[in-house]
Amino acid sequence: MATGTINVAIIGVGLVGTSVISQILSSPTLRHSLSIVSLQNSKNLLLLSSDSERSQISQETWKAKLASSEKPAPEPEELIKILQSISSASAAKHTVIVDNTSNDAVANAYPSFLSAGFSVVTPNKKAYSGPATLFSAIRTAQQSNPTALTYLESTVGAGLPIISTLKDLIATGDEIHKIEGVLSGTLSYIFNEWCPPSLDSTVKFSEVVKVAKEQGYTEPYPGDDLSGSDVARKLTILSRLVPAVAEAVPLPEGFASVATRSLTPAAMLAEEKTTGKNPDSYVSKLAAFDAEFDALREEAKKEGKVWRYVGVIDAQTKEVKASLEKYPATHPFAASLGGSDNIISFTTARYATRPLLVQGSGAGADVTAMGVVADLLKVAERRGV
Ligand SMILES: NC(=O)C1=CN([C@@H]2O[C@H](COP(=O)(O)OP(=O)(O)OC[C@H]3O[C@@H](n4cnc5c(N)ncnc54)[C@H](OP(=O)(O)O)[C@@H]3O)[C@@H](O)[C@H]2O)C=CC1
Ligand SMILES: N[C@@H](CC=O)C(=O)O
Ligand code: NA
Repeated sequence: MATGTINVAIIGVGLVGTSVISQILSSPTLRHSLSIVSLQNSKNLLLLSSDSERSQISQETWKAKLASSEKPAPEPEELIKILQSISSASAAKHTVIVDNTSNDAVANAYPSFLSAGFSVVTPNKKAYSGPATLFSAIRTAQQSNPTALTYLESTVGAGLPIISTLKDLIATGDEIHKIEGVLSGTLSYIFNEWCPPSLDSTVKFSEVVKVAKEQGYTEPYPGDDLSGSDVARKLTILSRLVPAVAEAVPLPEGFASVATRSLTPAAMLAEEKTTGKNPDSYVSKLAAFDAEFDALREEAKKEGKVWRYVGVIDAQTKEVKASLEKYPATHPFAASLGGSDNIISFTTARYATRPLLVQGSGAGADVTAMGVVADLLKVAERRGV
């Protein structure tokens, strides 16, 4: 094994995981510094225990090898033992676990991964937006193992530099006044189509949701996007990074403690509670409320405004909310967004009158994987690789 390498254990090889593997394996430079030692989905584990197995793995072969592996996917505690054994037999400087799942059990294991001395890189929002008890267990494990690092850039805005920007602002002594943004790619698409800055759209709200569902922009059950909980999770992650907000708004239940406006009409929410979630009938039931959405759009149009579903962290009023807000048609949240773009504005002591804006595609496998691989390189750099 060449020196200057870190071992990378990948959990989750779906859309994002596949792109992470592709970005690493297709670059000789990345392959050299990021050595993939294991791959797993919910069923199988593929171990690359030796130098020759690691050098032979390729984009063409890994899927078949994982599918034909007879090793079942291990529970987190067992994975730790396996990685400790690989680590002691290799010359790598460090081991990083990449969690590309949206699985709670994997997220709950971060304190154990960190206590074992492994770093964690992830686009999975579950751990950092979950209950405060899990978040503080992660912090405690990391503080007692300073070589174990955590990077989570892709949890908010996929590869867009949102978390790194926020951390840099805070670390250099800026004072965060307000963070506000369009944080859901799905809701960005829906509102860009339904309520464009031209103010001339007559398309029905349920029609836009239907197209978004058919194009694969929504979760299988569109109510999971329209609930606003994905935005609430991203707000939880960001607000926990701002000390003044984290102290004043402790969010004990994580995203569930964030004031969140659901776009699913109240009558449908009540029905959902008794009948459960039905992906097939959601859009047709939503159509019964199109007139209400038309009236809402008309109200904004009269003011020359559009509606956008946004996340807001106001450090001055100590408010964290996921809500529907009106913006002038010329505002950057209206005029400069297209497709499933995210945009986030940081108003700070330094960026007081003209906020710092970060904008671009906030979802998709390749841009999410870019954030994950860039985080891996940050771990490698900090571990001296
Ligand atoms: N796609 C996007 O645009 C973005 C995604 N993210 C986040 O990235 C993460 C991955 O998303 P995506 O790739 O789209 O999801 P996918 O559903 O495509 O892939 C999930 C992967 O996780 C595996 N998995 C699930 N549970 C376990 C488990 N217990 N142990 C091991 N593997 C498991 C699945 O295996 P199996 O196939 O066997 O079930 C699958 O390989 C999610 O947390 C998502 O929120 C963040 C930003 C943007
Ligand atoms: N579903 C999310 C993508 C990942 O976080 C979104 O709509 O932005
Ligand atoms: Na990001």
